[in-house]
Amino acid sequence: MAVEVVEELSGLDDVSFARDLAARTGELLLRVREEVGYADFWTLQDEGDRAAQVFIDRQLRAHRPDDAILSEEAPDDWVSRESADRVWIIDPVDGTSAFARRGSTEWAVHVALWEAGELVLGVVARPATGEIFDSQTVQLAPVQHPGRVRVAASRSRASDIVRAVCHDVHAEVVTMSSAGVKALAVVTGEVDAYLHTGGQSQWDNAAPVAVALGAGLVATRFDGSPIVYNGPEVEIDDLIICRPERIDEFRSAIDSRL
Ligand SMILES: Nc1ncnc2c1ncn2[C@@H]1O[C@H](COP(=O)(O)O)[C@@H](OP(=O)(O)O)[C@H]1O
Ligand SMILES: [Mg+2]
Repeated sequence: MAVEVVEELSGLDDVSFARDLAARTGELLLRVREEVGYADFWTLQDEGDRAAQVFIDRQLRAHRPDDAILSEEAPDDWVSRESADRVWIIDPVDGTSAFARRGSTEWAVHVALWEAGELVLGVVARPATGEIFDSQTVQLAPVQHPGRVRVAASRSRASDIVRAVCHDVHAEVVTMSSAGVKALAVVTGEVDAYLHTGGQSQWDNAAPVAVALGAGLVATRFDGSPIVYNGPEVEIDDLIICRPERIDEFRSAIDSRL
């Protein structure tokens, strides 16, 4: 069935547009969960990815026709990205396996905008909890567990180096699905940092990093360099998102483990 262009998305500035797009995609994904059900994990994953991708692509092409798109669920067109002034970096469902697990809320919709060399906007929505954060209005919350150091890491792929760094800073490892969910856990003070090694793609962390930077968090590669988006390679080897008051201890632990 052809997907309709949502007229309410017309005339919005980029932040409102991106928020509304992420929110509507989240509502769509909740409907897909209801309609498809959980009997077949792979069918639900595939249908969520497909429906969200088709919806987002349709709205971006209608409402932002001059911009390029980099999405997990579409073939990468580096030629169009290379010459574009603006590129939307999209993960229609981040934490796809959690999306297909009944009861899990650890999945997110990522919408980010790169313009003239840098991320200018990011939205991370958690449809199953109703939370939505954008880089322009996000505020860093106080830590929820004072006196403890807590680090979010991949539920399925927490690496040895992440565990070693956590050991060195006496941090408790809190595993969660979805890069967006983990970045938001830093923003909301549930954890002090999110660490990832072993690879990720630009769509996994562009919107989370934009939101983190908007909140005043540190978000860099493990070596401290900025994360570069809209490069020819979609892969990003590692990243750390961290509360500023903790970054020195994490940085020295990482340096001694690299
Ligand atoms: N080693 C790796 N290589 C490539 N992608 C990875 C990765 N580790 C994690 N990711 C991606 O990063 C996102 C968050 O992973 P995790 O939940 O394990 O932290 C997931 O995105 P998707 O769910 O969009 O595929 C996952 O596929
Ligand atoms: Mg992803």
